[in-house]
Amino acid sequence: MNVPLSIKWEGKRLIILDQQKLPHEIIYITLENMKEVHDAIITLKVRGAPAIGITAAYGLAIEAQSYQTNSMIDFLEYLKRDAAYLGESRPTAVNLVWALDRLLKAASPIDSVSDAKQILIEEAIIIHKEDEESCKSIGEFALSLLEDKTKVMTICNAGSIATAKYGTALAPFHLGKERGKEFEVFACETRPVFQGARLTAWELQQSGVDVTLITDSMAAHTIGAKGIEAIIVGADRIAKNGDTANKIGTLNLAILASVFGIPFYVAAPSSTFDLSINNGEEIPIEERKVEEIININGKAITPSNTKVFNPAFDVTPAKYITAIITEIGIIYPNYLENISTQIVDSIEKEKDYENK
Ligand SMILES: CSC[C@@H](O)[C@@H](O)C(=O)COP(=O)(O)O
Repeated sequence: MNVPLSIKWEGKRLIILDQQKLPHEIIYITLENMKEVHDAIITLKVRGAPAIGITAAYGLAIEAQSYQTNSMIDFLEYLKRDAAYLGESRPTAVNLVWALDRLLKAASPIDSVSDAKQILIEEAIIIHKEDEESCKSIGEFALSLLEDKTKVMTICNAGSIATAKYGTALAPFHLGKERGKEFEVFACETRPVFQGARLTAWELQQSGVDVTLITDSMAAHTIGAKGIEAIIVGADRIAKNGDTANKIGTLNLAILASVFGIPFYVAAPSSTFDLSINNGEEIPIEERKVEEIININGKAITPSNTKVFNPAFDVTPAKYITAIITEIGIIYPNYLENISTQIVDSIEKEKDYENK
């Protein structure tokens, strides 16, 4: 796979690929502290649920190195405060608070501040490594569902640059390419900020995957005209019952898949499941700045004073989802029961293993 990594931990430095500069420039920037990490997440220099979680984890670990205290009580107090600050940078992707919580849990039982500082860095590195393994595994499971030469539609960028490596929804295309499986991918441009046009088109081209760009409004026509056989998307938060938040426009595709009678797959690691919420109504939907809609390349495209609604995500009801592809395996309906057994079981097994 020829796609540059989006997050690198080099020595003690956090380096990210500035996704706002893609596809024309491949520029890496160093994030020195928590405020720079917070800014990079809000401004979408780093984006995609797993990548946000990994970056925030490093951001918290870096910030903790500067705490001037020998008291673990104070240390944990500062850590919670800073985790809350990073955690509010983007509200929908649950991987963000999931990663920050893992760091809090890792530091809590430690007795000395210097050990806790070290543990935080180590935990961030583990989260980063685990995501790469999870994505590879998601890719393998997804490949088992997609025959050679399948025509697949996707939206946003749930690719390598949105994760540690490989991606979720795009993982089968990268892995498939390495194994001689050819897919024809149709990428929706993903208004308003064009993750499909700027990022997915570029990322799949890097891997030599056959990718065709369409505007979001062309999806229905294209499914019929080009004979799309499946849709695969990523996720930002999956509720206990399988309702799934992902990039705005995903719900349109799910409804289209149902009308056209083609499978609609969600690909996501277990860190994207929020088992504390019962259904999609409880998922907070981020609303972003109006400028994302009224401007293109910094130039206004609307009459002045145009009223704008800019939700960044929508929620696809579980009934439209054919299967959820995770690193643990493929989850099929009935989701309420199957998510609990498959995801909870694997989390419990992991805990048992860690405690041994
Ligand atoms: C593997 S990334 C999964 C999702 O985070 C992705 O599909 C998505 O919706 C990203 O939205 P973004 O606003 O670009 O962060």
